[in-house]
Amino acid sequence: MNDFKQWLRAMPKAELHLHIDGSLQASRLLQLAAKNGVEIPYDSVESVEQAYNFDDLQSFLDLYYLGASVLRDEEDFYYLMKDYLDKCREQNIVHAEIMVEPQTYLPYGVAVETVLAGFRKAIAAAKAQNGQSALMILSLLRHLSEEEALAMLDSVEPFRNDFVGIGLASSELGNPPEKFAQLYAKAKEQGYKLIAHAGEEGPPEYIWGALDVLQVDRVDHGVRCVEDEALVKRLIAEQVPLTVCPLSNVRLCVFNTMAEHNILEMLEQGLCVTVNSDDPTYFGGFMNENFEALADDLGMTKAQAVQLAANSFRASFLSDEDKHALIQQLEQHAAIAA
Ligand SMILES: Nc1ncnc2[nH]cnc12
Ligand SMILES: [Zn+2]
Repeated sequence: MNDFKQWLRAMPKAELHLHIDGSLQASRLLQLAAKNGVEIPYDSVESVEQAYNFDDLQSFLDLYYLGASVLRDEEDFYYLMKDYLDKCREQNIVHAEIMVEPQTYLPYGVAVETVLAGFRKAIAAAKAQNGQSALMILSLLRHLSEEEALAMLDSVEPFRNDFVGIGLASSELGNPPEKFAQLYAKAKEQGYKLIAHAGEEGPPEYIWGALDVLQVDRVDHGVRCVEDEALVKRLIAEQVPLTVCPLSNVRLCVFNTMAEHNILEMLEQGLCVTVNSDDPTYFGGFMNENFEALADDLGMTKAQAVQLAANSFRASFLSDEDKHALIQQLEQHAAIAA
Protein backbone atom coordinates (compact mmCIF):
# COMPACT_ATOMS: atom_id res chain seq x y z
CA MET A 1 0.00 0.00 0.00
CA ASN A 2 1.36 3.46 -0.82
CA ASP A 3 2.02 6.17 1.75
CA PHE A 4 -0.98 8.28 0.69
CA LYS A 5 -3.39 5.37 1.26
CA GLN A 6 -1.88 4.68 4.65
CA TRP A 7 -2.24 8.36 5.49
CA LEU A 8 -5.89 8.34 4.30
CA ARG A 9 -6.65 5.32 6.46
CA ALA A 10 -5.24 7.04 9.53
CA MET A 11 -7.07 10.33 8.81
CA PRO A 12 -9.79 11.04 11.42
CA LYS A 13 -13.18 11.27 9.69
CA ALA A 14 -16.93 11.25 10.32
CA GLU A 15 -19.48 9.12 8.50
CA LEU A 16 -22.85 10.86 8.10
CA HIS A 17 -24.65 8.62 5.61
CA LEU A 18 -24.79 5.00 6.67
CA HIS A 19 -27.81 2.69 6.77
CA ILE A 20 -27.15 0.18 9.53
CA ASP A 21 -28.86 -2.58 7.50
CA GLY A 22 -26.45 -1.77 4.69
CA SER A 23 -23.55 -2.85 6.89
CA LEU A 24 -24.92 -6.38 7.39
CA GLN A 25 -22.11 -8.76 6.50
CA ALA A 26 -22.96 -11.79 4.33
CA SER A 27 -21.64 -14.16 7.01
CA ARG A 28 -23.86 -12.52 9.66
CA LEU A 29 -26.87 -12.66 7.31
CA LEU A 30 -26.42 -16.42 6.85
CA GLN A 31 -25.85 -16.97 10.58
CA LEU A 32 -29.00 -15.05 11.56
CA ALA A 33 -31.15 -16.67 8.86
CA ALA A 34 -30.17 -20.09 10.25
CA LYS A 35 -30.62 -19.00 13.89
CA ASN A 36 -34.04 -17.43 13.30
CA GLY A 37 -35.33 -20.02 10.80
CA VAL A 38 -35.71 -17.50 7.96
CA GLU A 39 -35.59 -19.04 4.49
CA ILE A 40 -33.33 -17.17 2.08
CA PRO A 41 -32.25 -18.17 -1.44
CA TYR A 42 -28.52 -18.26 -0.49
CA ASP A 43 -26.41 -20.93 1.18
CA SER A 44 -22.90 -19.46 1.21
CA VAL A 45 -21.09 -16.14 1.56
CA GLU A 46 -20.12 -16.44 -2.12
CA SER A 47 -23.72 -16.89 -3.26
CA VAL A 48 -24.83 -13.81 -1.27
CA GLU A 49 -21.95 -11.74 -2.64
CA GLN A 50 -22.73 -12.82 -6.20
CA ALA A 51 -26.09 -11.10 -5.78
CA TYR A 52 -24.34 -7.73 -5.15
CA ASN A 53 -24.88 -6.79 -8.77
CA PHE A 54 -27.42 -4.02 -9.25
CA ASP A 55 -29.03 -2.19 -12.18
CA ASP A 56 -30.54 0.64 -10.15
CA LEU A 57 -31.68 1.63 -6.65
CA GLN A 58 -34.75 -0.64 -6.63
CA SER A 59 -32.82 -3.78 -7.60
CA PHE A 60 -30.53 -3.10 -4.64
CA LEU A 61 -33.39 -2.35 -2.23
CA ASP A 62 -34.99 -5.73 -2.99
CA LEU A 63 -31.89 -7.53 -1.67
CA TYR A 64 -31.32 -5.01 1.13
CA TYR A 65 -34.80 -5.61 2.60
CA LEU A 66 -34.39 -9.38 2.26
CA GLY A 67 -31.15 -9.08 4.25
CA ALA A 68 -32.86 -7.01 6.96
CA SER A 69 -35.61 -9.64 7.30
CA VAL A 70 -33.33 -12.06 9.20
CA LEU A 71 -33.00 -9.81 12.28
CA ARG A 72 -35.32 -10.68 15.15
CA ASP A 73 -34.10 -10.18 18.70
CA GLU A 74 -32.13 -7.65 20.72
CA GLU A 75 -28.90 -9.61 20.38
CA ASP A 76 -29.20 -9.57 16.55
CA PHE A 77 -29.46 -5.77 16.54
CA TYR A 78 -26.64 -5.49 19.07
CA TYR A 79 -24.25 -7.48 16.85
CA LEU A 80 -25.28 -5.62 13.68
CA MET A 81 -24.36 -2.30 15.34
CA LYS A 82 -21.26 -3.73 17.03
CA ASP A 83 -19.90 -5.06 13.71
CA TYR A 84 -20.24 -1.59 12.17
CA LEU A 85 -18.72 0.23 15.17
CA ASP A 86 -15.79 -2.20 15.17
CA LYS A 87 -15.25 -1.23 11.54
CA CYS A 88 -15.37 2.47 12.49
CA ARG A 89 -12.59 1.91 14.98
CA GLU A 90 -10.51 0.09 12.39
CA GLN A 91 -11.07 2.87 9.82
CA ASN A 92 -10.57 5.91 12.09
CA ILE A 93 -14.20 6.95 11.77
CA VAL A 94 -14.20 8.92 15.01
CA HIS A 95 -17.86 9.93 14.76
CA ALA A 96 -20.82 8.30 12.96
CA GLU A 97 -24.44 9.34 12.40
CA ILE A 98 -26.24 6.11 11.72
CA MET A 99 -29.63 5.64 10.02
CA VAL A 100 -31.88 3.05 11.62
CA GLU A 101 -35.14 2.00 9.96
CA PRO A 102 -37.50 0.31 12.45
CA GLN A 103 -40.35 0.23 9.88
CA THR A 104 -38.41 -2.49 8.04
CA TYR A 105 -38.77 -5.00 10.88
CA LEU A 106 -42.44 -4.38 11.76
CA PRO A 107 -43.83 -6.98 9.31
CA TYR A 108 -41.75 -9.63 11.15
CA GLY A 109 -43.27 -8.72 14.52
CA VAL A 110 -40.15 -6.96 15.83
CA ALA A 111 -40.96 -4.12 18.24
CA VAL A 112 -39.17 -0.76 18.09
CA GLU A 113 -38.05 -1.30 21.72
CA THR A 114 -36.19 -4.48 20.74
CA VAL A 115 -34.37 -2.78 17.87
CA LEU A 116 -33.35 0.22 19.94
CA ALA A 117 -32.29 -1.80 22.98
CA GLY A 118 -29.75 -3.71 20.86
CA PHE A 119 -28.42 -0.65 19.03
CA ARG A 120 -28.22 1.45 22.19
CA LYS A 121 -26.23 -1.22 24.02
CA ALA A 122 -23.65 -1.52 21.22
CA ILE A 123 -23.21 2.27 20.99
CA ALA A 124 -22.84 2.61 24.78
CA ALA A 125 -20.18 -0.13 24.83
CA ALA A 126 -18.20 1.48 21.96
CA LYS A 127 -18.29 4.81 23.79
CA ALA A 128 -17.31 3.37 27.16
CA GLN A 129 -14.62 1.00 25.88
CA ASN A 130 -13.07 2.98 23.01
CA GLY A 131 -14.30 6.58 23.32
CA GLN A 132 -16.20 6.27 20.02
CA SER A 133 -18.91 8.76 19.14
CA ALA A 134 -22.17 7.77 17.43
CA LEU A 135 -25.65 9.24 17.02
CA MET A 136 -28.75 7.57 15.57
CA ILE A 137 -31.08 9.00 12.91
CA LEU A 138 -34.63 7.69 12.58
CA SER A 139 -34.87 6.97 8.85
CA LEU A 140 -38.41 6.68 7.45
CA LEU A 141 -39.23 4.68 4.33
CA ARG A 142 -40.63 6.76 1.47
CA HIS A 143 -42.24 3.82 -0.38
CA LEU A 144 -44.63 3.57 2.59
CA SER A 145 -47.32 6.15 3.39
CA GLU A 146 -46.90 9.37 5.33
CA GLU A 147 -49.41 7.98 7.88
CA GLU A 148 -47.08 5.03 8.53
CA ALA A 149 -44.12 7.38 8.96
CA LEU A 150 -46.14 9.54 11.38
CA ALA A 151 -47.11 6.42 13.33
CA MET A 152 -43.42 5.50 13.63
CA LEU A 153 -42.58 9.01 14.82
CA ASP A 154 -45.23 8.56 17.54
CA SER A 155 -43.87 5.10 18.45
CA VAL A 156 -40.41 6.47 19.16
CA GLU A 157 -41.67 9.28 21.37
CA PRO A 158 -40.65 7.38 24.54
CA PHE A 159 -37.17 7.03 23.00
CA ARG A 160 -36.83 10.62 21.80
CA ASN A 161 -33.30 10.93 23.20
CA ASP A 162 -32.04 8.01 21.12
CA PHE A 163 -32.34 10.09 17.94
CA VAL A 164 -30.70 13.30 16.82
CA GLY A 165 -32.78 13.62 13.66
CA ILE A 166 -35.05 12.04 11.08
CA GLY A 167 -34.23 10.99 7.53
CA LEU A 168 -36.07 9.77 4.45
CA ALA A 169 -34.81 6.78 2.43
CA SER A 170 -35.86 3.95 0.06
CA SER A 171 -37.37 4.24 -3.46
CA GLU A 172 -36.92 7.87 -4.48
CA LEU A 173 -38.59 8.09 -7.90
CA GLY A 174 -42.36 8.55 -7.56
CA ASN A 175 -42.04 9.41 -3.84
CA PRO A 176 -41.19 13.12 -3.83
CA PRO A 177 -40.38 15.08 -0.65
CA GLU A 178 -43.82 16.79 -0.71
CA LYS A 179 -45.41 13.43 0.24
CA PHE A 180 -43.84 13.87 3.73
CA ALA A 181 -44.51 17.56 4.39
CA GLN A 182 -46.56 16.95 7.56
CA LEU A 183 -44.06 14.46 8.93
CA TYR A 184 -41.20 16.93 8.65
CA ALA A 185 -43.25 19.79 10.11
CA LYS A 186 -44.07 17.62 13.12
CA ALA A 187 -40.49 16.40 13.56
CA LYS A 188 -39.22 19.99 13.37
CA GLU A 189 -41.63 21.00 16.15
CA GLN A 190 -40.23 18.15 18.24
CA GLY A 191 -36.69 19.43 17.79
CA TYR A 192 -35.34 16.78 15.44
CA LYS A 193 -32.62 17.66 12.93
CA LEU A 194 -33.95 17.10 9.41
CA ILE A 195 -32.27 15.12 6.64
CA ALA A 196 -33.60 13.49 3.44
CA HIS A 197 -32.27 11.51 0.49
CA ALA A 198 -32.75 13.69 -2.58
CA GLY A 199 -31.16 13.90 -6.01
CA GLU A 200 -29.70 10.38 -6.01
CA GLU A 201 -31.95 8.99 -8.77
CA GLY A 202 -34.52 11.75 -8.41
CA PRO A 203 -34.32 15.07 -10.30
CA PRO A 204 -33.11 18.45 -8.94
CA GLU A 205 -36.77 19.32 -8.16
CA TYR A 206 -36.60 16.76 -5.34
CA ILE A 207 -33.66 18.66 -3.83
CA TRP A 208 -35.62 21.93 -4.04
CA GLY A 209 -38.52 20.11 -2.35
CA ALA A 210 -36.27 18.82 0.42
CA LEU A 211 -34.97 22.35 1.04
CA ASP A 212 -38.16 24.37 0.68
CA VAL A 213 -40.92 21.98 1.78
CA LEU A 214 -39.13 19.68 4.23
CA GLN A 215 -36.64 22.38 5.36
CA VAL A 216 -33.80 19.91 5.71
CA ASP A 217 -30.51 20.69 7.44
CA ARG A 218 -28.62 18.24 5.25
CA VAL A 219 -29.22 16.39 1.96
CA ASP A 220 -28.28 12.73 1.46
CA HIS A 221 -26.62 12.26 -1.97
CA GLY A 222 -27.69 15.40 -3.87
CA VAL A 223 -25.35 14.64 -6.79
CA ARG A 224 -27.99 15.55 -9.40
CA CYS A 225 -27.95 19.18 -8.18
CA VAL A 226 -25.35 19.91 -10.87
CA GLU A 227 -28.15 19.78 -13.47
CA ASP A 228 -29.58 23.03 -12.06
CA GLU A 229 -27.32 26.09 -11.83
CA ALA A 230 -29.64 28.06 -9.54
CA LEU A 231 -29.81 25.11 -7.15
CA VAL A 232 -26.02 24.79 -7.02
CA LYS A 233 -25.77 28.53 -6.21
CA ARG A 234 -28.27 28.14 -3.37
CA LEU A 235 -26.53 25.07 -1.93
CA ILE A 236 -23.19 26.91 -2.00
CA ALA A 237 -24.60 30.13 -0.53
CA GLU A 238 -26.28 28.27 2.35
CA GLN A 239 -23.48 25.68 2.66
CA VAL A 240 -26.07 22.89 2.81
CA PRO A 241 -24.11 19.69 3.43
CA LEU A 242 -24.43 16.92 0.82
CA THR A 243 -23.53 13.41 2.01
CA VAL A 244 -22.13 11.88 -1.16
CA CYS A 245 -21.54 8.11 -1.51
CA PRO A 246 -19.15 7.43 -4.40
CA LEU A 247 -19.01 3.60 -4.43
CA SER A 248 -22.78 3.44 -3.94
CA ASN A 249 -23.37 5.76 -6.90
CA VAL A 250 -21.27 3.59 -9.20
CA ARG A 251 -22.81 0.30 -7.96
CA LEU A 252 -26.34 1.72 -8.46
CA CYS A 253 -25.45 3.11 -11.89
CA VAL A 254 -25.95 6.78 -10.96
CA PHE A 255 -22.51 7.16 -12.61
CA ASN A 256 -21.17 4.58 -15.07
CA THR A 257 -17.64 4.64 -13.67
CA MET A 258 -15.83 6.22 -10.73
CA ALA A 259 -13.80 8.28 -13.22
CA GLU A 260 -17.07 10.04 -14.15
CA HIS A 261 -18.06 10.86 -10.57
CA ASN A 262 -18.58 14.58 -9.90
CA ILE A 263 -17.67 14.75 -6.18
CA LEU A 264 -14.37 16.59 -6.57
CA GLU A 265 -15.85 19.04 -9.09
CA MET A 266 -18.61 19.74 -6.57
CA LEU A 267 -16.00 20.25 -3.84
CA GLU A 268 -13.99 22.65 -6.02
CA GLN A 269 -17.16 24.62 -6.84
CA GLY A 270 -17.56 25.33 -3.12
CA LEU A 271 -20.31 22.84 -2.24
CA CYS A 272 -20.12 21.32 1.24
CA VAL A 273 -19.69 17.69 0.15
CA THR A 274 -18.68 14.76 2.36
CA VAL A 275 -17.64 11.15 1.65
CA ASN A 276 -19.77 8.26 2.95
CA SER A 277 -20.35 4.57 2.35
CA ASP A 278 -24.21 4.31 2.37
CA ASP A 279 -24.48 0.48 2.40
CA PRO A 280 -20.85 -0.65 2.60
CA THR A 281 -21.20 -4.44 2.53
CA TYR A 282 -23.42 -4.27 -0.56
CA PHE A 283 -21.34 -1.70 -2.45
CA GLY A 284 -17.84 -3.12 -2.05
CA GLY A 285 -16.34 -0.82 0.54
CA PHE A 286 -16.53 1.12 3.79
CA MET A 287 -15.33 4.73 4.20
CA ASN A 288 -11.64 4.16 3.54
CA GLU A 289 -12.35 2.23 0.35
CA ASN A 290 -14.46 5.20 -0.80
CA PHE A 291 -11.58 7.61 -0.12
CA GLU A 292 -9.14 5.26 -1.85
CA ALA A 293 -11.36 5.06 -4.94
CA LEU A 294 -11.29 8.87 -5.15
CA ALA A 295 -7.49 8.80 -4.96
CA ASP A 296 -7.19 6.03 -7.57
CA ASP A 297 -9.78 7.14 -10.11
CA LEU A 298 -10.13 10.90 -9.61
CA GLY A 299 -6.62 11.84 -8.44
CA MET A 300 -7.87 13.28 -5.14
CA THR A 301 -5.13 15.36 -3.47
CA LYS A 302 -4.24 15.45 0.20
CA ALA A 303 -5.73 18.95 0.50
CA GLN A 304 -9.02 17.71 -1.00
CA ALA A 305 -9.10 14.73 1.40
CA VAL A 306 -8.59 17.08 4.37
CA GLN A 307 -11.34 19.39 3.10
CA LEU A 308 -13.75 16.44 2.71
CA ALA A 309 -13.01 15.23 6.25
CA ALA A 310 -13.31 18.77 7.67
CA ASN A 311 -16.69 19.07 5.93
CA SER A 312 -17.79 15.80 7.57
CA PHE A 313 -17.13 17.26 11.03
CA ARG A 314 -18.75 20.64 10.19
CA ALA A 315 -21.83 18.94 8.72
CA SER A 316 -22.27 16.66 11.74
CA PHE A 317 -24.83 17.29 14.48
CA LEU A 318 -22.19 17.42 17.20
CA SER A 319 -21.84 20.46 19.47
CA ASP A 320 -19.57 23.28 18.26
CA GLU A 321 -17.10 22.31 20.96
CA ASP A 322 -16.93 18.67 19.82
CA LYS A 323 -16.64 19.72 16.17
CA HIS A 324 -13.77 22.03 17.03
CA ALA A 325 -11.91 19.26 18.91
CA LEU A 326 -12.25 16.88 15.94
CA ILE A 327 -11.14 19.52 13.42
CA GLN A 328 -8.05 20.12 15.56
CA GLN A 329 -7.34 16.38 15.51
CA LEU A 330 -7.68 16.49 11.71
CA GLU A 331 -5.32 19.47 11.46
CA GLN A 332 -2.68 17.55 13.40
CA HIS A 333 -3.04 14.66 10.97
CA ALA A 334 -2.86 17.05 8.00
CA ALA A 335 0.56 18.20 9.25
CA ILE A 336 1.96 14.67 8.84
CA ALA A 337 3.60 13.99 5.44
CA ALA A 338 1.50 11.70 3.25
N1 LIG B 1 -28.78 4.48 -1.48
C1 LIG B 1 -29.99 4.46 -0.92
N2 LIG B 1 -30.96 5.27 -1.41
C2 LIG B 1 -32.18 5.26 -0.88
N3 LIG B 1 -32.54 4.45 0.12
C3 LIG B 1 -31.62 3.63 0.63
N4 LIG B 1 -31.71 2.74 1.64
C4 LIG B 1 -30.51 2.16 1.76
N5 LIG B 1 -29.66 2.65 0.86
C5 LIG B 1 -30.32 3.59 0.14
ZN1 LIG C 1 -28.57 6.18 1.62
